[in-house]
Amino acid sequence: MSSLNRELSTDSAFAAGRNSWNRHYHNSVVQPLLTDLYQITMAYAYWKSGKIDDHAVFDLFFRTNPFQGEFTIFAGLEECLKFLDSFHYSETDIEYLKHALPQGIEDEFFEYLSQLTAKDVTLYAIEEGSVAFPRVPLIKVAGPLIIVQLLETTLLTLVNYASLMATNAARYRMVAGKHIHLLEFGLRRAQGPDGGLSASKYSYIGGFDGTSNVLAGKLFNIPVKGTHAHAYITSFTGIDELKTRVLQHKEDGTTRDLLELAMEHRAAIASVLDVSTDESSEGELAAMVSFAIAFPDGFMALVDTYDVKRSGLLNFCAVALGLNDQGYRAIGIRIDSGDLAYLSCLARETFERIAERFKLPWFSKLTIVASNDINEDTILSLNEQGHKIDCFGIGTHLVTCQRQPALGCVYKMVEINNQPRIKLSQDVGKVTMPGSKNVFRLYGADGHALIDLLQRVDENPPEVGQKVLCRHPFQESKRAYVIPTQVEPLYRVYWAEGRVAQVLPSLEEVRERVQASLRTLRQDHKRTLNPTPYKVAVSDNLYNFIHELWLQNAPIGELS
Ligand SMILES: Nc1ncnc2c1ncn2[C@@H]1O[C@H](COP(=O)(O)OP(=O)(O)OP(=O)(O)O)[C@@H](O)[C@H]1O
Ligand SMILES: O=P(O)(O)OC[C@H]1O[C@H](OP(=O)(O)OP(=O)(O)O)[C@H](O)[C@@H]1O
Ligand SMILES: O=C(O)c1cccnc1
Ligand SMILES: [Mg+2]
Repeated sequence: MSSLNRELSTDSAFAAGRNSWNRHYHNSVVQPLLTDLYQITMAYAYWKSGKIDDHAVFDLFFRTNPFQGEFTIFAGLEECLKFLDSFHYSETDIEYLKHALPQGIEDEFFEYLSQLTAKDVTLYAIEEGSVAFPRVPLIKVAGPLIIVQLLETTLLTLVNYASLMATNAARYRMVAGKHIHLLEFGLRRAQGPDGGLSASKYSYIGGFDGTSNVLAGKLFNIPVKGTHAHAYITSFTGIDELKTRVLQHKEDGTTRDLLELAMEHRAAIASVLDVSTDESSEGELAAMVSFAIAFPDGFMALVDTYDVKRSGLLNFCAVALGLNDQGYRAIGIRIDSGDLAYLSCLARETFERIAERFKLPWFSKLTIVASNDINEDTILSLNEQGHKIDCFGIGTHLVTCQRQPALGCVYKMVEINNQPRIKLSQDVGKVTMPGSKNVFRLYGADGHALIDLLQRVDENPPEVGQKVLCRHPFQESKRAYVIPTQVEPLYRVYWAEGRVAQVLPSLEEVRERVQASLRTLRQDHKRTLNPTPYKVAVSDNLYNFIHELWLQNAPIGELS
């Protein structure tokens, strides 16, 4: 498929030159007012009640993996850091807040807000692009209560969709296998312009190869690719409409009439394809000839406008053979309706026949792109049936995450002024893990990740070869000893003392990280049907801490 890009993608030299500039791209929608009103009213009430110097720790985590899967890809971290870096209420923000907030708010509070930055915040996170699991905080934010509270909604909006999208894309990559090209075609169906841009970016991170979204290509240096729409084919009704028919030979410069060449080939190959030229559309032929003249090195045609077998394939092969006469190799076809398994096999068989007949081996390898409401299940089903598709163009299901439209990341206070906080719930799954914690990923003898272990920050980290007790956070009887062959501390400090504290990976590196991280997971955690849950445990110390705090905070009821 790489040849699909020859003509229809951004010039890579151009794109590479933008790299340094991309780094500084800042989404201007992401700003302190992109939050829920209650964060700012709480800020005022905290301020009014003298909590300016309180120090808090919040965890950002999700409770369930999306898409009935057993893993999630963490994404959105770089955007969170850019947000911290730029966090500042402008004069117009303050003016607006003076109107939007209830009357009677003291002027000193607005003065305080106008000086507020994230300089005293420390942010710990797991690496962007890593696999992550329920209840393990993806991000831990520590700092003055007011600012740390004010970050909640924006951090959540930056992480939730990004991680959902990257996970969705990674799942498509898993079912498609590593050799199939995956293109994101979803901008027109995405949840608005910003959703569309994020979809392109995070589907690339998750394992897609490119996007049709041109702005995403420019902003994030993602390969942009594409074919054409049915409108192009239907815009021609006959061969008389062709204004340009001449094509120069790629090497020797001699000119020939591409339409004539294509019509001769069409007559000659109709019997090879077992169809009649009378049934094929001349408007379609004209459209293909004109597209081939515009992109002789990147000829890719949509073949399903009228009838794939009787018209589209015949016309495509005729034009591709005409191009061949003039020294060019066509790229392939796109099929956008009908039975994609059957039609792709039919197309491949046709290409093979032509390849043999004309002694053009490359013809049998022409690219077959399929689109039309593709989702994970369609790909699985196509795999079962057998197909000859090289590339899927996927829009709606990918970008809208139709199978699960939200990842439920939450942001919960776990400590204030060195005192742990716990949020109780009738639903045990919603009880928070109190206190500032560390997380370690322990690997087993076969090299796969075995379990994520949460500990209190003052505990000694687990050690390779040393037995460590891992406990289910809420079920007393569920526990196991683990002797890790490798211990990976999951947190790094990403933001401290008012600046980004790590060299951040490029988008490409995050994309590679996703695949590397997925390889550490056992296959049974990744399978589509009934995957095995990955274990997330707490240390014995943290277990006891949680349960003591739980008892202290749970009121004793009275029966009457
Ligand atoms: N061999 C196949 N196995 C399973 N699903 C398929 C197969 N071929 C196509 N599909 C899927 O079946 C659905 C067909 O949808 P639909 O009936 O709306 O399309 P169509 O009638 O082929 O085309 P259109 O309405 O766009 O002309 C799509 O979601 C497509 O991805
Ligand atoms: O099917 P998706 O996964 O969303 O992929 C993108 C779709 O967008 C285009 O269709 P278009 O918008 O022209 O309309 P259509 O659905 O009628 O083909 C394209 O032909 C794909 O079918
Ligand atoms: O380039 C394409 O083929 C394309 C782009 C967006 C949507 N559907 C198809
Ligand atoms: Mg469609």
